Amino acid sequence: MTNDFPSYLCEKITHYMYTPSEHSKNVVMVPCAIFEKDGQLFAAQRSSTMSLPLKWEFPGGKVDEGETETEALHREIMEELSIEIEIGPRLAPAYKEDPSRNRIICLVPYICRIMSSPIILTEHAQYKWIRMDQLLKLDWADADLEVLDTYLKYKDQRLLCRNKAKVRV
Ligand SMILES: Nc1nc2c([nH]c(=O)n2[C@H]2C[C@H](O)[C@@H](COP(=O)(O)OP(=O)(O)OP(=O)(O)O)O2)c(=O)[nH]1
Repeated sequence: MTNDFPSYLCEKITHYMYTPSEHSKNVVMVPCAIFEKDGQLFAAQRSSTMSLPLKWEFPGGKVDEGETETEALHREIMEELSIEIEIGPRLAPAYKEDPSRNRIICLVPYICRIMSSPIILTEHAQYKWIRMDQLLKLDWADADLEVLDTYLKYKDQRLLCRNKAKVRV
């Protein structure tokens, strides 16, 4: 599902829906970036010393206190990949229980553009640009797999809308 609201409203709605006071579990907001280039998607592999070792993910990280999701995303991508990005549409989040730490991870995908180079990894084991037909060969973290599904549906819908518009002309 795609959000038609502006990002800041989606952030607020998600916040009110999942305020920790209403739940025994803490909800951790984790914005992540989806980069597409020449029909390929960017994926990063968590290192063996990180939590979820060697799982593939969309880069990003937890929102710190006082930060917005987009501020956190700019910061995390600079910290992890050493690049500047432009942040585009926010897609529907994926929720994942993390029982070991009594929390719920809310992974929020943003479609982004890379605005600087080179990419220098500071935490991940490696990154890859993956062709669409190869994406499911990676061992994705659970929430990232759901985000991938959301993104692919979003792309399909946009393609459908564009084709319908062409037919009408
Ligand atoms: N990307 C992603 N993160 C997940 C999933 N499930 C899950 O518990 N997480 C957790 C791992 C991380 O603690 C957090 C993602 O934020 P992060 O990448 O900034 O976290 P981190 O490894 O630097 O820090 P830490 O919390 O492990 O100490 O969410 C998932 O399916 N995908």
